[in-house]
Amino acid sequence: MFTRRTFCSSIRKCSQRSQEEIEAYKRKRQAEWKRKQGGNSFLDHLIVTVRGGKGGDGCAAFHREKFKPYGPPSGGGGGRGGAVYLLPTPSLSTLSTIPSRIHGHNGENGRGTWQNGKAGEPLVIKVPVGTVVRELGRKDPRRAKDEWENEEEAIVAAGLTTEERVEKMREKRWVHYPGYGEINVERDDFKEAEVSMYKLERERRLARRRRLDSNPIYLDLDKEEGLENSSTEAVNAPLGIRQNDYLGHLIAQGGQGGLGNPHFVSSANRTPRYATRGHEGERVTLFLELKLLADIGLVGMPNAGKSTLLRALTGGRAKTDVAGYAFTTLNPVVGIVRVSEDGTFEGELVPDDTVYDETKIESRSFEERMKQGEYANSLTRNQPRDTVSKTSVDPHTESKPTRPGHHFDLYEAFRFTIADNPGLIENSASPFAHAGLGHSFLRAIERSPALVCVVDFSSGQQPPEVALPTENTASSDVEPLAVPTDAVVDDVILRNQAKPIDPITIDVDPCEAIKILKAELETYQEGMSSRIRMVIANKADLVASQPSSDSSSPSAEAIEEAKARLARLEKCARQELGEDLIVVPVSAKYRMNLRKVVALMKGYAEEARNEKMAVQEVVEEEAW
Ligand SMILES: Nc1nc2c(ncn2[C@@H]2O[C@H](COP(=O)(O)OP(=O)(O)OP(=O)(O)O)[C@@H](O)[C@H]2O)c(=O)[nH]1
Ligand SMILES: [Mg+2]
Repeated sequence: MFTRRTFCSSIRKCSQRSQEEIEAYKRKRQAEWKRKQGGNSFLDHLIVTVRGGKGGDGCAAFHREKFKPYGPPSGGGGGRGGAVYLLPTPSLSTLSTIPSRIHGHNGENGRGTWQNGKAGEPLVIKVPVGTVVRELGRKDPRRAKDEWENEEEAIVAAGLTTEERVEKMREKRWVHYPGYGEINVERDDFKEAEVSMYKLERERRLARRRRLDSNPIYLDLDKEEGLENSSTEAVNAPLGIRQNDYLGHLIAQGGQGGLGNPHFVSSANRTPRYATRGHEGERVTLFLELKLLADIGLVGMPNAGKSTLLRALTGGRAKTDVAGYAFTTLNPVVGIVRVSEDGTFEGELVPDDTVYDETKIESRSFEERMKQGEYANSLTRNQPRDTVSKTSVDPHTESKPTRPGHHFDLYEAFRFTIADNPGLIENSASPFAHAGLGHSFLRAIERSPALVCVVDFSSGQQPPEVALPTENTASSDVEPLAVPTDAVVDDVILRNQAKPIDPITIDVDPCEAIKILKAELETYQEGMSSRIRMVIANKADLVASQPSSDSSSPSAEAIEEAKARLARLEKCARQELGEDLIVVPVSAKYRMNLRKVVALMKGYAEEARNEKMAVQEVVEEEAW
């Protein structure tokens, strides 16, 4: 039982804990919770039941006027129910804003003196670009029942007799003039109208079924759409809607409005005292799948430095969390890399030398600087106006601006997108594994033409006491690092103080990591691992960083050992993933050797786009 004493003691304990500890604890709980969900809590797929708006009921009324006691029938018709449309928009990146039940706007009921009801407004549901929409077939148990199936089920469940059943169905379809319900149903003209109504209804039901069987909805919303994409816009736009509004793809039609009593005037009955109710809107069950459209997908084990790499390449614009424990990233994040003609990329121009070890610390320092008014006059919210670049300036980039942001617009020649993903571990998707976030997030990079493996190059070796980066690094490919700044020193101190807060310690040899990643990708989708084009050996700054006894630079043996490690990694990576695989040692945190990575990634993105264009040209030629 939760007694007063335990409550007080837990408060005391909480107040004794530092803010950092509480935050770390919270994040650990968050990752644990996500893990328990088996990776299913990220909304990249969703079943949505869509229902068009119901048509308004018709009205049974008679015109009344002074000196005209028996005016003609004057009930207005009901308004049509609003249809539901899907519109892809680039401003969304998850399906979590989409409700699982969508109901179009109902039409208004008709009124006396021939007033027709107003039609329901169309409902436009915005979905992220990259969503694939599939309609669930009739045999799929996840499909919601249509209006007729629902009615049937309710009648069977109630166990009604035939008369009661007829009565119930009539109630749902007819509106009677007050007090005339029983009289109407005895009339021949009503019976005739009822028969023709059921006939039409049956035809409608059959047509709906036929459409679902032969032509279910399938949409691949892979680009932003506007009026220019809609060839049918002028023809199909509902009345009363401005022609310059593009509504998107029609998913569910609204129900037809009911008929007013003037509709039933005949030579046999000049004063019909009945009208029909509006029809239910069309019901459709959709399966939405979000497949992000990133040119490059990053895969790797937890803590390999994928998020750090994304932040380094995008100059910190991609807001993905970085921290020294496994499963920091819980959902895929897409960032944009902007490259100029000479190969400089926007991320290079960031004034800080390192990517923060902890995004929490970064945001705290950002807040402090905001408070001090450093950003008050800046052109963008992220860059202070008077920051001077601390990065070593390359001769051919001297003309470039010293910081990213809109300054880079002039120089940008190419841009591509990268998706950072949560970490993959061995048997992630196994129901018996108590760790791992499953595989479901791989859906996000299913369509990425090139995948890049990020491995922790320093793992599997003895961790150095103080991992200060030095001028000599693991491979000749790695650019020398400038003198460590205060920020780097702070960072290293922080890293050495940091205690692992996650129970899962992942210290797998990089060769082993590649094997695991390949197996996991193949388990998710056969042939997916063949899309891996490059292996990034990250954290190269930690390899061979043990200073030799006489100087602060690493010993010759340490450098030889690091080179041998790299050769070993190259050999096993090529064995696993093919001979043309490229292995690049980098340090994402200290932004070393990233230009080479960007050049290669740019090449992959260009190649994929050219291929796509060639395919499109062939299709267009065939269509002609
Ligand atoms: N020394 C060093 N540390 C790095 C480097 N890259 C990343 N790190 C550190 O490694 C830790 C993990 O980095 P993340 O980028 O969060 O790793 P991740 O692969 O995204 O991890 P998950 O999101 O858990 O899958 C952080 O503390 C980083 O600062 C690097 O090149 N050198
Ligand atoms: Mg991450």
